[in-house]
Amino acid sequence: MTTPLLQVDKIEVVYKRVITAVQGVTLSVSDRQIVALLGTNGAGKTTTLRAISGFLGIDDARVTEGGIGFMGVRLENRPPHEIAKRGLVLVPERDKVFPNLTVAENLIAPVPRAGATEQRRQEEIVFHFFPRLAELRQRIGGLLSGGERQMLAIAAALMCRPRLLLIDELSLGLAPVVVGDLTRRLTAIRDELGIAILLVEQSAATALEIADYAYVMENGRVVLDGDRARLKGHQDVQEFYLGQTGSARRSYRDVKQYRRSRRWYG
Ligand SMILES: Nc1ncnc2c1ncn2[C@@H]1O[C@H](COP(=O)(O)OP(=O)(O)OP(=O)(O)O)[C@@H](O)[C@H]1O
Repeated sequence: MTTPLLQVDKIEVVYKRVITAVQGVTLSVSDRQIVALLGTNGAGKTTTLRAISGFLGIDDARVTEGGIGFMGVRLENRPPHEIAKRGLVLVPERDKVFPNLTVAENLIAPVPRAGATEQRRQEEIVFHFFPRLAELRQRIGGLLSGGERQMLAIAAALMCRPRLLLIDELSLGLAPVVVGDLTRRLTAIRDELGIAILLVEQSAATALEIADYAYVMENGRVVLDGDRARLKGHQDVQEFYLGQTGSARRSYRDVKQYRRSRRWYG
C-alpha cells in the first residue's frame, strides 16, 4: 500500500485551552485524490482544515493530541508559512482576496519573491484553468462577483504550486450553476496538474459530485467515511445531507441515534 500524501492521525484540537472542538479525527488524502470533509455547522470541519494548514494560532487553538503527516514530515502546530512552503495551500472561507488589489496583483501577492518569468509562467497555467480571470486582470478584487472571487482565490493558491489544495466551503453563497462550473475546473486541475484536493463542504451534493472519498463529521468526530458511491448510497447521507426524504417522515434525532447505536454497538 502506498503512503498517503496527507495523514491526519487521531488529532484533538482545543481552543483557548478549554474548548475541545475536534476529537480523535483520522483522515487521509492520497496523491491526486479529491477528498471531501462534510458535516453541518459546528461539526469541526474548518477547525480540522485549520489544524492541517497551521492557522489555529490566530484563534488561540492547538493540536493537543495526535499528529499530522504530510509527505512523511510531521506538521502539527507548525506555522502556516512553513506548511505552505511544503506544498499545502489553503483557500480560506472568508477574506479570500485583497479587495483593493487588481486580479493580477492578487495573483502575484502569494509569490512576491518569484521572478517575473516564473510569475508569468504560473499565471499562464492559472489562466488556462480560469480564462475569465485573464479578461478581468485589471479589475480590483472588491468588484468581483462571488464566483469570480472564489476563482481568484483558487487561482492565487495555484500560483504557489501546491501538492495539496485545501478549500474551505467551495459552494457557500454561490449559485448552483457557478458551483457546477467551479467543480468541473477543480476536476480538471486535479487531472491535468496532478494536485490533490481536500474540500470542506456543507453541501454534500456538491462535494459528492467530485470527491473520490468523503468523511462526515459531527460534534468534532468523524462518524462516517467511504468512497463516493458508498456515501451517495448511504441512507443517513441521503436523508440528512442530500435532502432525499424517504416515505416515512422520522425525526432527524431519532433516526440518527438509532442508526448510530446500531453502527457503533450493534
Ligand atoms: N475561535 C474559536 N474559539 C472557540 N471555539 C471555536 C472557535 N472557532 C470554532 N470554535 C468551536 O469549534 C467547534 C467547531 O467549529 P468549526 O468552525 O470547526 O465547525 P465547522 O464544521 O467548520 O462549521 P461551519 O460550517 O459553521 O464553519 C464549534 O463548536 C465552534 O464553536
